[in-house]
Amino acid sequence: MSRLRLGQLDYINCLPVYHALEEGLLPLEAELVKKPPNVLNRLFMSGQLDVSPLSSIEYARNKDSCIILPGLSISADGRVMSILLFSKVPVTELEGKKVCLTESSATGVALLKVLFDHYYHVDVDYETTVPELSGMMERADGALLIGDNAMQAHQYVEEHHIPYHVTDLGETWKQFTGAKMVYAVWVVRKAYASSNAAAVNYLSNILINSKEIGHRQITAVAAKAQQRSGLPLSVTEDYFKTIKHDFGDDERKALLTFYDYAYKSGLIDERVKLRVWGEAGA
Ligand SMILES: C=C(O[C@@H]1C=C(C(=O)O)C=C[C@H]1O)C(=O)O
Repeated sequence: MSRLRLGQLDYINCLPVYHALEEGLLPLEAELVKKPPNVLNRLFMSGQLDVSPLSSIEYARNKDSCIILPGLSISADGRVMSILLFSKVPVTELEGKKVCLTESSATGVALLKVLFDHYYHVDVDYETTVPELSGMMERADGALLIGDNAMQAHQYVEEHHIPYHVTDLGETWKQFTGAKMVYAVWVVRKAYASSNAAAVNYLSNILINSKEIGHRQITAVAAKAQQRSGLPLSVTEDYFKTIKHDFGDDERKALLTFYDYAYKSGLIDERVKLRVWGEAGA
């Protein structure tokens, strides 16, 4: 039987979940594929991955072909530090201007559009580009970055006193809705799960055990994140107090709230019911 193909985000936000696997602290019979979110999204939806973190907006768009794994997410309650809009003017003054969008993101892009529609009430032009702030700001008045790119750009802007407005979209979402925000969930392809239930159960438990070990070893994870990202240790330590990986009732309610607004903004075609592996209705 071919080895299970497991996606991993090539951002430090995933490290608390994958650290134990990387260190060989848990057995993993899987091929690990490490890519940015939108590349993982494409690989998963084209059947080249069996289990992967998936942008939460992509779950809503592909809910009939995948099932959410329990107990895992990339989420935050307010400030997230890594979904950032950089702008030359206050966000409310972006009306009619251009905003560049990182090609790596799906959820961050959808969240920006939801907030522009329902919170800031601005209508802008978008251009999707590579996630490089200086090039983006040569072409536009605003730029959305996510993940390590966002935090590295923020560090650079602060160190060089570049007078950009920096808006944390997790913070704005919290101000708008009072809810947490779920940026990614872990999913398994329904076609794979239907004939490999035991393997899915095994991997689901391994990932949750790995998350628990990672959080117990968060000091080592923050040091590894500093080495990988080049961000100061103080930033990676703060980040791992900010980014969360659970998928409980609060996260599920928050995700459905996000989907409601995404539906109102025409970003998804219908309302969504969450199907979680091992639970009724999966
Ligand atoms: C919080 C984050 O969540 C992420 C954002 C994603 C997206 O915008 O599609 C997908 C996966 C996560 O990496 C982040 O990247 O900073």
